[in-house]
Amino acid sequence: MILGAVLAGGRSSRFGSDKALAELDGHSLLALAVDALSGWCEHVVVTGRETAPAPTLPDWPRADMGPLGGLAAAMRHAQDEGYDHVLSCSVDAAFLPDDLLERLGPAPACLAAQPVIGLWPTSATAVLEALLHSEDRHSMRRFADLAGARLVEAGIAIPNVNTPEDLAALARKG
Ligand SMILES: Nc1nc2c(ncn2[C@@H]2O[C@H](COP(=O)(O)OP(=O)(O)OP(=O)(O)O)[C@@H](O)[C@H]2O)c(=O)[nH]1
Repeated sequence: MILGAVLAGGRSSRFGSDKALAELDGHSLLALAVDALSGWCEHVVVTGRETAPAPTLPDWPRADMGPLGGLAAAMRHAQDEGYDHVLSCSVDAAFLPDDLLERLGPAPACLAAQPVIGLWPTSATAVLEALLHSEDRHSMRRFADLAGARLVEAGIAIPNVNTPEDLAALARKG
């Protein structure tokens, strides 16, 4: 069983407003990410915010730890609930490839260019929790390394929405 985890906290300082709620084709980036993961996962959770179109979890061990705090919350929940894996993505990664799960399997693996998009065995939860208490606690690449993740190519470019201009460019492409 795979639990999908949308990492949707952060400050959106470059975007200037909550980018999870920014819309593309009439849908929020948050809703698009939840929908995308729902295609591969039995259930999807959203971390780092209180309201979402899916159940939410507070970051672990506290807010403002960055994406790894959201991943840790999802991993702990997944392990406690008997899931084998977590499929993670950030809310600002638009257009995940249709064959994402095939590319990422077998776990652990993550995208070379965007390691926040990864397939993680829930057995890596303790490693992640220990990392979050170390000075490397903001390093997604360090977690990928410690978890023994393969770095895989996405096959297509996955645009990151950091600024309003990034979103406008995606809207223009249709
Ligand atoms: N759950 C959770 N997700 C986060 C957190 N920080 C960032 N993210 C997500 O991780 C992705 C990458 O975040 P960044 O672009 O580095 O940071 P940001 O805070 O969203 O944006 P900037 O303030 O412009 O850097 C985004 O999709 C965020 O939603 C956090 O503390 N908790």
